Amino acid sequence: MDSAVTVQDVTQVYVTEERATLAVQQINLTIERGEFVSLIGPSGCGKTTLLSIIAGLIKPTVGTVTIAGKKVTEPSTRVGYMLQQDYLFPWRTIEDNACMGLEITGALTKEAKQKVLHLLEEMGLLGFKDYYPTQLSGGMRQRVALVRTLATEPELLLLDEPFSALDYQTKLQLEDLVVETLHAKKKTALLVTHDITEAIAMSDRIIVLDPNPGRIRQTFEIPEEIRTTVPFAARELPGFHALFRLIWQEFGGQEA
Ligand SMILES: Nc1ncnc2c1ncn2[C@@H]1O[C@H](COP(=O)(O)OP(=O)(O)OP(=O)(O)O)[C@@H](O)[C@H]1O
Repeated sequence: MDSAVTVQDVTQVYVTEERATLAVQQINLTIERGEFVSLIGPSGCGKTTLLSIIAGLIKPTVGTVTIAGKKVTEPSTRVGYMLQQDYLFPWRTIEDNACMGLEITGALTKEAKQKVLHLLEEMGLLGFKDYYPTQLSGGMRQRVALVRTLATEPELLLLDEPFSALDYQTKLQLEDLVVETLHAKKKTALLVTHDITEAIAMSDRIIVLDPNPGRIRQTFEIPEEIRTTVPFAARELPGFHALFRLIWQEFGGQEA
């Protein structure tokens, strides 16, 4: 069976009138179906560039991306996005916001709407379906964004710092919910985050990028004990701290 995602020899050069920037160079990576991979690295190392290329929003200068064996040439519903901002429309109800993706792609059937209501129920939001975004907390709004993303049944979820605007407690709760939901639905995910603990707690594998130009520096496989524990509880495991120290040192941090 094909891997969920294959990034082959991808290089991206941005050319402006002033300069050419080599954003990422010779990136090769494979993500298996159902795998949860995190990309971490310092600011400017090309994380967003790589996500945009995988999503088909940017055509790479060199190289190819395939999703489930099919070459990516443009954005498609095979890829779902969850971003730092929820981008809910304030004038639409929660239910109507959750149906947005289906509406845009012309797939909002009666059956699809039922699925959205079911997803809202799973996320504890059914009672809020007739509310408007301003009446919900930041965490609830991100849960609506997750429903909107899952509703179109993407094969791959790209999560670009989806928790970074939330307070710490909400962030921890949402990490658990996202991991449990994606595991249950056997979804493949690629998370970009600046938070090493979040990456360890949520992922099966972490890819560390170097900047200038963005290149893969190292890959860390997450031990099974951590992988099979929900993020909040995983933080309590002794192996978690050892791995954190190892990755922290990779970033040039001091030994704790
Ligand atoms: N549209 C663009 N035009 C020109 N240069 C760009 C463009 N987008 C990104 N870059 C440059 O490419 C490099 C990688 O940027 P990118 O945003 O992908 O990094 P990042 O790791 O996501 O950064 P951050 O963690 O700060 O979000 C940087 O040097 C950036 O200035």
